[in-house]
Amino acid sequence: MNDTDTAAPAALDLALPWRHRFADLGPAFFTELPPTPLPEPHLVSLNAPLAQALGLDPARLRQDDAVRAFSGSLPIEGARPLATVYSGHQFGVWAGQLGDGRALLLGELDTPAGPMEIQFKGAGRTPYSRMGDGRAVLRSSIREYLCSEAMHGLGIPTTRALIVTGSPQPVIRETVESASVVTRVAPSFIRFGHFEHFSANGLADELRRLADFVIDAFYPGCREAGGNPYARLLEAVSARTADLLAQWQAVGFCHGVMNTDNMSVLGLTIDYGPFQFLDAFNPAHICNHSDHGGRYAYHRQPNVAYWNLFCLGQALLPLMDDQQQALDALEPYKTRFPAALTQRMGAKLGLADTREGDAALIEELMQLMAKDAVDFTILFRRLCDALEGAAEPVRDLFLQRESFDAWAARWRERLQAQPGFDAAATAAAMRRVNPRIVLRNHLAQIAIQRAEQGDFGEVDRLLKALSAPYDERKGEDDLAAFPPDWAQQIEISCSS
Ligand SMILES: Nc1ncnc2c1ncn2[C@@H]1O[C@H](COP(=O)(O)OP(=O)(O)OP(=O)(O)O)[C@@H](O)[C@H]1O
Ligand SMILES: [Mg+2]
Repeated sequence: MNDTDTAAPAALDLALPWRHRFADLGPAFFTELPPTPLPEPHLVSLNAPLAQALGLDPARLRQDDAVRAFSGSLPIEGARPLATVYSGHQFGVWAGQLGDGRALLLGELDTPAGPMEIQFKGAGRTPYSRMGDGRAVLRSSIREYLCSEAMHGLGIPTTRALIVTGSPQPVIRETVESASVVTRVAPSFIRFGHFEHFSANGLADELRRLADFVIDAFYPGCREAGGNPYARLLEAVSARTADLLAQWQAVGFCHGVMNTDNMSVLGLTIDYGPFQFLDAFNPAHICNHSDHGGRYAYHRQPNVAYWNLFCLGQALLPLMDDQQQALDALEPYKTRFPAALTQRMGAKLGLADTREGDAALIEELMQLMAKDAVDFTILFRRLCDALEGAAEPVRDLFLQRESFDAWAARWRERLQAQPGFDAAATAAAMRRVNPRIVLRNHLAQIAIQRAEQGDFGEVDRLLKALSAPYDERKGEDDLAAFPPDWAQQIEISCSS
């Protein structure tokens, strides 16, 4: 027997069908490098339904060698880890070169759910890490893991997370925390900032190659539509972004760092840093403690998305005939976003279609909610119950009850004007678009505190509840309840 017979395998072989289409773009787009191993890795949580959807065996992923591999400590056969380069505007200011300072793309898998890229976040320093340590802390990995699943459960386009691993390795943030790696999954992790990078550096060939890749892989219709395909691409990304923003707003979701490097060209929610699902409704709410000017306040997000799309348009200009082409491609956002929002908010109120006056009806409710700081999620859920006779609980959410009564009377009138209106059927339809459970800050906080003590049960419980947020299940009343008073003291910053 020689040494190699007894040695542990040098890589985890899951016999996966890897492809490397992003790597095929060429070396200008990335730097290849292995993850930096973490000592004594352990499993924090595995998203078994996602594993299954990807054609992976959850039991296999729980084994020791898989846990080592998904913490960066053992190579994965066929993977080709690389950090991509991108640039971007941060808080409205050109930040120059960024890049995956702590994310590594392993490659792409052909899965039953279609081609999916697999990425580590927190797997060590890269050439783009700047001053950072390349790590992610357990706290932020759990937030990303849970919230991306919450978004998916809500039906909102998002990157997802397959597995979180942890390690006792200390990581310095405001306090000493511990290191963690979250493995994310998405059809593509390409951001607006990837385009900005090649455009700003005058790399026209690379810019075109990237745009052609995105069109061929994800937006083939842009070539078939006629005209300039890159203008069509901008239009298509704008449409997806408009829909995404409408979906965020309609569940009271606030993205904390809408920099152009955190905007997906596929219209996915990406970068779960300082996000928040609103508790008490305040349209000017700022969920990122580091956002002193409130640039990313909840009510500013639709305009910020347009500003970001404008940056993408500017980046794509070298591929277009003139500036007007880009402006024309951006124009539909201005009507698509409000229409999408009215449609979604209308559905939350049980409206089967959009009629004149609906936007005003919605706006008035939002104003009443803001005045009385009404809980966003509970309000809409109680409106469902109100249709079935339980009128008091929703009314009790307001201080100015007469104002609410007047609004509710108009709402009922509008509903009753719908052909064949049926209160029970409408309430059921409303419950399919008004979640009972969202990842409130305090829920994440409780799961994180327990995880930091080595108990991952609450992470798993939340993951399950958030994956079906519209359903009413026993034993989950605490997840659907009002936030405790201490929730207001939680400060979420960029530190992650
Ligand atoms: N601890 C860190 N070490 C190295 N680079 C980092 C670190 N934290 C953030 N960065 C990099 O700084 C830039 C801005 O950070 P930002 O908070 O937007 O992203 P992120 O949370 O790391 O990740 P992502 O957008 O990939 O979800 C990104 O390019 C990111 O890779
Ligand atoms: Mg980011």
